[in-house]
Amino acid sequence: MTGIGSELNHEQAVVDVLYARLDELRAATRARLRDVRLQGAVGTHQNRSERDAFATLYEDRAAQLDAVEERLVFGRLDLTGGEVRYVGRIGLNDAEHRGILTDWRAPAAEAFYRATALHPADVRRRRHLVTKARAVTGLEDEVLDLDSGIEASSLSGEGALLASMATGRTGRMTDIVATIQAEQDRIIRSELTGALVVQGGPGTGKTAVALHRAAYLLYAHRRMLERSGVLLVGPNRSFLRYIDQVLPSLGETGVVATTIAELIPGVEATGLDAPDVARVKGRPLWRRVIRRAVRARERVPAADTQVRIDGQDFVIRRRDVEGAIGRARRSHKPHNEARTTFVKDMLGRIADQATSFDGTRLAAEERAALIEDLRSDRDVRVALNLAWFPITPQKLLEDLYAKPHRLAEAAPELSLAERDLLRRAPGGAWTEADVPLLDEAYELLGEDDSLARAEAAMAARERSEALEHARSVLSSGSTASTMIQVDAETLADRFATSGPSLTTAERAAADRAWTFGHVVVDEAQELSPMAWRALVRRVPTRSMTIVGDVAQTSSAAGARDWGEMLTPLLRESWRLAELTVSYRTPATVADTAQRVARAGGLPVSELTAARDVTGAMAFVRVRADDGAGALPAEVAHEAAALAKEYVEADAGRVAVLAAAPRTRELAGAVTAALRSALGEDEAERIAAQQPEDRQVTVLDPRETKGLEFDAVVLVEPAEIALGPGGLSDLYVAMTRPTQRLVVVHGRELPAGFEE
Ligand SMILES: Nc1ncnc2c1ncn2[C@@H]1O[C@H](COP(=O)(O)OP(=O)(O)OP(=O)(O)O)[C@@H](O)[C@H]1O
Repeated sequence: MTGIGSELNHEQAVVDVLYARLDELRAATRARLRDVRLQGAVGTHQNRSERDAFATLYEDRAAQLDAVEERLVFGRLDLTGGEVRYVGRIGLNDAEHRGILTDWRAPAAEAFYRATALHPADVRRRRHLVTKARAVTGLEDEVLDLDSGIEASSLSGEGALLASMATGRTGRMTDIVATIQAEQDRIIRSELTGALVVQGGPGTGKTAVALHRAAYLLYAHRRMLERSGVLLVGPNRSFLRYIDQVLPSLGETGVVATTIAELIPGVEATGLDAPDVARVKGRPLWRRVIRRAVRARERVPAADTQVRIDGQDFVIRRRDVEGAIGRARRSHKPHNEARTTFVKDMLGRIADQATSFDGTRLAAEERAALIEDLRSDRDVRVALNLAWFPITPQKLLEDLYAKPHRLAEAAPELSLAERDLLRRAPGGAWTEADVPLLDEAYELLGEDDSLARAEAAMAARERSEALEHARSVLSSGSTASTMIQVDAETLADRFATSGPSLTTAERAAADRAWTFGHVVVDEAQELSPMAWRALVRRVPTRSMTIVGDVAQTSSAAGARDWGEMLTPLLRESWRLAELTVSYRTPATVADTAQRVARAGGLPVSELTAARDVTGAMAFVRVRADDGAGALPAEVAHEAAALAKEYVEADAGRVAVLAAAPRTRELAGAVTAALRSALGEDEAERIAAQQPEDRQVTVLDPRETKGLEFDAVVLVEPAEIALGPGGLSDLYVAMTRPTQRLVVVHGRELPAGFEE
């Protein structure tokens, strides 16, 4: 047997043991779950809630054990002291509680990602195990010894990394846990506090790093983050769909994933704003505008108002209203809540005008009765409403858009032309840019929370009882509680929920005012100053991971400079890290994209591609005198050729990227070309796929932000550069392929394409 053969055999034996242990744990967890369920709906309420709580924990554990089937173990460290350590998706102990697999997030696994020949950190050898299902199919060793004669590469596990980069794309992002690079690992394990901004060019792994960091933080700070939750904000639903497998594959399910458009439960933002409208709505001055709009609903009338109650005359005096408004404002409560203070104060002041028949002050009961009469009197109500108008966030914003005088009063900073841009009849659909403004209004207006407060008090009582009970269950050492690691707080959460138990993520997602322990923002360059305000409000500790690329900004209200965007909000509490290696795009393509971006003045950051691919870039010139149909025909031809080369049954994706007005026509041409190139059946199979998963697709570059394809046909770059997202959209489009970029054009190419 050859050396490598026996090594493979040895590793196979280890991997077999690890999978066997995984199977054992799965079986044990399912057996426990069955036992708990078999107990049925009998016993006291407390017994039942205890049983439900354990059932949920076992279900979570079973799901976690199922999720780690693929590449359970992927690394091995040989340490200088002779110790051998295996690294995998989760930590495993054998039946005697000895560690047999180290979780990739544990401190003991850090060296797997960070050790270099220069800084070996006790590691003699790092080995990547390549597995297919449960079989070990390959090994890759790095001897971390400067004298070993092996030339050090700056990439760790280069073979495994290159193999994963060359794999056909599926439309769903996969985890990179086996091949995380040192510069990425430093970001993933960076401390929890403060805001960490990760700037990096396209394909440098910003999304991957953000997701792995979320998984890492949940592991390292589980107690804290499991209770407060982690919020993940992405640019749109299709992006969230693209990444939604990654965290579960790392064993984490408790993260709330959302978009700015969906930030407020119950508000659906389905409308679209023109770019200049979105820019105006994103400006930070809305903080003052909304404040003034709310203040405008608290106003002293022009004149005193007479009212008559039970034959007696009362005056709602201007100076009383002024005094009561001042007092209510000093309560620093939101407008709708402070209204209670205002109304109570005013009713008191009006009642004070009454005297008894003998001219003396009213007795307490008489005064109370009069106040009730005043409260229910229509004229009084109208007068008080005019002075302090109860209003919803939706109505407040709708009025600003629909009534020019209201907007002029609240937003004198905006020019007439800008105010005209915002004009909109009531009842129109909300847009993404409206959501942060509504959120601001929610903050200042408040919700009628008397019911919520009562519920919170009740929940606090129930929780303390549940905690008490959980502690007693744990200290009794019942068999169920020794089966899995669980603390009293977690168990109490399960006990406290009646009906289907709600996870932190579910509770957080349903509550606008929920504050999270950590917030992760992807494609963060697109967020407007107002969107940032809405996010920061949700994380009072300012513990955030913010990833993006200011050269890819397409939103008119987004960032071109992190400092300008974030310093006003986060002051000194943010730090910058950079990613510089592109793991997606072949060098030829990445270099060209950078030249084009630089020539157009985009703030591109340093980018070095991890590898090149032969024939990564090609140009097809269509001459204008070839006729109007020449371009679509050529594009369809190229797309079909690439589909033939890259699309297989279960992987491989090709995209045609063109300026939005062209996409419809091109989609028709591509569909026809696929039929003749791939045959009816294959073309039919592709046509029947969900749009997000379609293996051959025609898109406008904006829809592809954050996504990737094996091959891309880029249509008329000059047109894309002139579109709404300008050169940034072209930069995004050029950097989507992992293997090949074919440029089809009739017009001159923008500057930078030629060296
Ligand atoms: N260490 C790694 N090992 C293997 N693949 C990696 C690694 N880092 C990144 N990748 C892969 O590179 C591709 C690009 O990663 P990702 O989408 O996270 O980049 P990005 O910086 O967010 O790009 P964009 O700016 O275009 O949104 C993905 O396919 C990702 O899986």
